Amino acid sequence: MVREVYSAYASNCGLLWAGKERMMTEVHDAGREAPITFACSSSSSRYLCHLIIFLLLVSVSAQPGDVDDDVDDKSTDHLSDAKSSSEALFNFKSSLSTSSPKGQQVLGSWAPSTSPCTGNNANWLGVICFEGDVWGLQLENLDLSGAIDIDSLLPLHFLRTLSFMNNNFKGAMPDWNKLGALKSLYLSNNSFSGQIPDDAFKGMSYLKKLYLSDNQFTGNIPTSLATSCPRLFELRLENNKFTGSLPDFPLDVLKLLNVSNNQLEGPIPPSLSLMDPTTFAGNKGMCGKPLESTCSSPSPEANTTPNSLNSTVNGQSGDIIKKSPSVPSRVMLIVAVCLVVLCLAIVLILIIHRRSRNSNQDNPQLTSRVVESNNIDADQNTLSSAPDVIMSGNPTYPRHANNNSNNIKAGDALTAAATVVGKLSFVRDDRPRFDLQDLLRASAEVLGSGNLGSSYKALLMDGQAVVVKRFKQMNHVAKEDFHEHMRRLGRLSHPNLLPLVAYYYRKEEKLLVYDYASNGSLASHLHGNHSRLDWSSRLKIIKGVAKALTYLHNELPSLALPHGHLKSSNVLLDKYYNPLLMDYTLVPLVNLSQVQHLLVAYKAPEYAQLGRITKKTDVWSLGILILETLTGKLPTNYLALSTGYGTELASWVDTIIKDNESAFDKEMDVTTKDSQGQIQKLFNIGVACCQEDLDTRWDLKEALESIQALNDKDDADHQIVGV
Ligand SMILES: Nc1ncnc2c1ncn2[C@@H]1O[C@H](COP(=O)(O)OP(=O)(O)OP(=O)(O)O)[C@@H](O)[C@H]1O
Repeated sequence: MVREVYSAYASNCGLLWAGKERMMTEVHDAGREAPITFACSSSSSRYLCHLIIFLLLVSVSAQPGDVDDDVDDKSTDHLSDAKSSSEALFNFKSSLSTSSPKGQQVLGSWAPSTSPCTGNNANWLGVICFEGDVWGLQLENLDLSGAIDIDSLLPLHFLRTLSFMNNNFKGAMPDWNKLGALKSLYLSNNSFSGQIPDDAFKGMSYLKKLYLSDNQFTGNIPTSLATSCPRLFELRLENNKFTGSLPDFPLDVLKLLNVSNNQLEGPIPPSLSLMDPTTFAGNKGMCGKPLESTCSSPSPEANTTPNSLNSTVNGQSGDIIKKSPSVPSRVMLIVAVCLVVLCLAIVLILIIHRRSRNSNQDNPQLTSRVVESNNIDADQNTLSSAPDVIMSGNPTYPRHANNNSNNIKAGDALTAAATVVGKLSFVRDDRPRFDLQDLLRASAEVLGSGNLGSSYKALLMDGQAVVVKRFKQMNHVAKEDFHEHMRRLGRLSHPNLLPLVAYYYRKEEKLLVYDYASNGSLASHLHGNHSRLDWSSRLKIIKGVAKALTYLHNELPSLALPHGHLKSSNVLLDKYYNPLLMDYTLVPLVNLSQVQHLLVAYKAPEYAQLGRITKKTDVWSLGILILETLTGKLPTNYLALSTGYGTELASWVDTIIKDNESAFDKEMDVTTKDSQGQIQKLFNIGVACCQEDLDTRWDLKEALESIQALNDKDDADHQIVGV
């Protein structure tokens, strides 16, 4: 590799020496879209320039790979072709057996006459494709058994995700180290057994999600999970027979952990002390925070400070300390580190410089083009000023946006800030296809801007209306992860969920395309000027919301926050006033540093007080939504871009509870005593969902059952007023 790097350097130097006074060269970083240009203007800086370029090439080539690596390496790595993929999968198939008709149907679809993938579409069932390559296998609930033949999967160079959940695999854990590029591995609900070797995950530095729950594993949890998987953020080990103590996972990486119902013992490492207690439930020997049982003699581990924690977890740094390197090698190490830091600083400065130049060029164009074509208030309708609408604390809710003054060409709004080139990816088969150009040519209306981005309604040539939401703060998601998440959203289907239709991905640009909901949002009806909803419509809406929320919780059990952003502007209404939830399941996509500022769930009391998010956090949002729907009052500061559980919101809930009946929205037009009783009951449910104390707060199941038990006594007179 060093030789390749050096020859790249030498060829660049050829370029350098070609010019006498001013020398220019370009270093291409695989992860970048445009080359970085260096200018070495004088001979005195020549040597420094060469050094920097050489070091840059070294650092670029030697990078272990960041989140985008395995996508970007596609352009250089041509190993995977359709033929070898088919062969590999055929070999793999021969190691499996199944007696279930569904299993036979799935494996039977692996026909040699077709290739497994065409673009992002799979021709074989259970195969996940990405740009023509096999990217994953999802063979779940198929009664599969046999010995998982890892060797047969080795030719699938782009394989990143494997799921064999809910099957009948038995015996020892296969050696996954051979598939070191895997990002997710799901093996829950099988009959794997025995001890997992401590180094079982040593070669899996890309692993992000590992599900081993509901098997019969014994022995210690392998420490390689903590020391060799720096990206691991979901780990499910519950319902096994693991013994011993928990390894010390690095701080701030692991977001979802479940080790409940094992035979673990000893203190919970401080890095995990903020997790929900249910994470550790059913392990009699465990002690320390967040459990109530204190450890009798605190182990040295439990007293470890966060800083020392990092160093003990990081096996590499531990090795360096143990080996006590000699003085010259220490000096060389320090010099090398300094040089790398210097290079990184230079690269960073160049990137920032380039970006600020781009945005200086782009933004004025964006602003002027949108404003010119709109001729409307810039504060409300340009993308760059979007957050102001919310920051004011007084968001305005037009009944629903069909105001002609908002009409623009979608392309004007969408292409201005970034180049929108490429293809739309569709996530469901039941929709007429259109391409990005159709979307950009469509006439569009600005619907509004929120914390997460701006939304436009686009009317396509065939009369189809769709909404394009352009997201900010999603720039840290790797391309493959984004695709996987979109496919996951595309598989969701519920009458009260606004379906995601398609999406567009570029590193700096994310667009999600949804169906258009013709009756605007619940927020616009509750807080807009010209509309009101009667009681039975409100009850129908809350029932639908609770059902959709429960569906999300059932379908996405691995996520701590299956919705995460439930609020009245994200409850849309179709032409029959059925509710449709939107902006669901976005937590994994939003930049981590922004998630607590942008998503409603992070304003829940448990996050502000304990830094904790649980399944009940979505219930808290449901409670607020119920109280808002019954009172017609906009929760104070609820939608503002801010962190934490503002005291204003706490006192909003208190005031609403104190006011009780007098707080009910008069617009509900309630006449009968029966309805009044039902309203009071729904109000009480809302209060039960808004409890600050997590133990007293209802769970979603209880809330749904109670909401569904409510009757609409006014049904006979039911009509929507003021539409
Ligand atoms: N598919 C849709 N059909 C009809 N109206 C929509 C649709 N999507 C969004 N809207 C409306 O467009 C407006 C802007 O929505 P957007 O989702 O961009 O922001 P928000 O919901 O106010 O805030 P956030 O970005 O935090 O979710 C809102 O009033 C919303 O109800």
